[in-house]
Amino acid sequence: MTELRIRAVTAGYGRDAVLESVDLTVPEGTTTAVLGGSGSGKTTLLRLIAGFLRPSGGEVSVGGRTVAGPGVWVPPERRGVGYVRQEGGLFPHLSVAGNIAFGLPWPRRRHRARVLELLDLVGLPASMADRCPDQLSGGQQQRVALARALAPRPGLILLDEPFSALDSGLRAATREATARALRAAGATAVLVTHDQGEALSFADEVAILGAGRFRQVGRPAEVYREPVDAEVAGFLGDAVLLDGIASGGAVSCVLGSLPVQEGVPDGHVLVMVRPEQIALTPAGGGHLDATVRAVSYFGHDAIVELDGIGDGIGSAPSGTVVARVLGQDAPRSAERVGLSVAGPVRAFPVGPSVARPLSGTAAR
Ligand SMILES: Nc1ncnc2c1ncn2[C@@H]1O[C@H](COP(=O)(O)OP(=O)(O)OP(=O)(O)O)[C@@H](O)[C@H]1O
Repeated sequence: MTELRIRAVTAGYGRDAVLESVDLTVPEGTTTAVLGGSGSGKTTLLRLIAGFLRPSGGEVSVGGRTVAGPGVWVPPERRGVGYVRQEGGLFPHLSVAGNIAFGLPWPRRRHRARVLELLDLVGLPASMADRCPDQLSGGQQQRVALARALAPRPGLILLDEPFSALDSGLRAATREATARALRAAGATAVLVTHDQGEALSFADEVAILGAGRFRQVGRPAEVYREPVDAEVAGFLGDAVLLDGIASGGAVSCVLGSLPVQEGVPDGHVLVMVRPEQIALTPAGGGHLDATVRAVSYFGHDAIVELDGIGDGIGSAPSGTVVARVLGQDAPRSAERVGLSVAGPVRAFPVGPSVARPLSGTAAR
C-alpha cells in the first residue's frame, strides 16, 4: 500500500506554470478525485506523478520514496505507478490476454493464471481472454486497460478520465467495477474527471483544481455542503446564489430569514442554497409563495425555476431561484407554489467595497 505526497510542486510547459506550489496527500489505499475545468492542469498533475513531466520546484513522493525533487529523479518505469488513459490505449494487435500480460514483468508474461485472475478482478469472464480489443465494448476495453495497469501490482494507479467516452449506463457499471477492483487490489488511486457526480460518488476525497492550485480538498459530503467559495460550490453541483445580510446566525435574503452554517461573520454575504434544499408545497403551505417560471424534467427529478418570490430583502426580479424535486412531483409552468428551505445554508462574506445589486443567480 502506498501513500502519495505532493509538496509545493510547481510545474508547467516552458515558462508557463500550470501548477503553482500545489500540495496534495492521498492516503494509502484511498482514492482522490481531482475535479477541475478544462485546461486547469488535471492531466499535467497526473503526468507529473507518473514521471512524464519534471516539476520545476517541490517534491513528489510515492510510498515514502521521493521520486521527483531537488536532485532526485526516478524515471516512470521505476516509480511503481499505473496509468489508465481516457481511451484505454490497448494494443490492437494483441489479444486481451496479451494486453494484460504486457503489464506483467518479463518472466511472468506467460502466466495465464495471473491474467485470468486480473480479468476476474475487473469483472470480466475468462472467455474474453482470447478476444481482440475491437471485439469488446468500450467499457470492456476500459476494464482490460485497468487490468493491464494493475498487473504489476502498482501501489498507485492514475486514472485519466477513464469513463468519459462511455455512455451513461456503461459508465456507471465500469465505474463500479473499477472501484471494486481498486479496493480488492488495495491500490491508492487518483482519478481525474470533469464530472462532479463521478468525483463525489467514486472517491474518498475530492480535490478541486483551479487557477494553478487546489482550491479545496476534502471528503465528498464536506466539499459539497461546505465549499470554500461560490466558484467551488458551482463546480460541485447546482448552486443558487443570493445576496443577503448575515446577522446573529441567520441570513436575510429573497428566500426569507434562514439559519446559516457556523462561522459566518455578520454583514453582507453571498448565500448559497443547493436546489434540493428548496422544498415545494401547494401554495400557502411553505414559508413563501412563488410562481413556476419553467420546469426541466429529467424523469427521476426535475429542476423548477421560480420567480415572483415573496418579500425577502431585495426581491429578485431578474434572478433565478431553482428547486430540485422528484420528477413525479414536478409542478406545471405558471403554477403558484409554496416553498420552504431546509437549512442551514452556506454563506460567503462579501467585502464592503464590493458594490453588488441584491439579486439571485443559479450557478450551474
Ligand atoms: N505539451 C504541452 N505543451 C504546452 N502546453 C501544454 C501541454 N500540455 C498541456 N498544456 C497546457 O497546459 C494547460 C493544462 O493542460 P492539462 O491538459 O493539464 O489540462 P486538463 O485540466 O487536463 O484539461 P482537460 O480537462 O481539457 O483535459 C493547458 O493550458 C494546456 O494548453
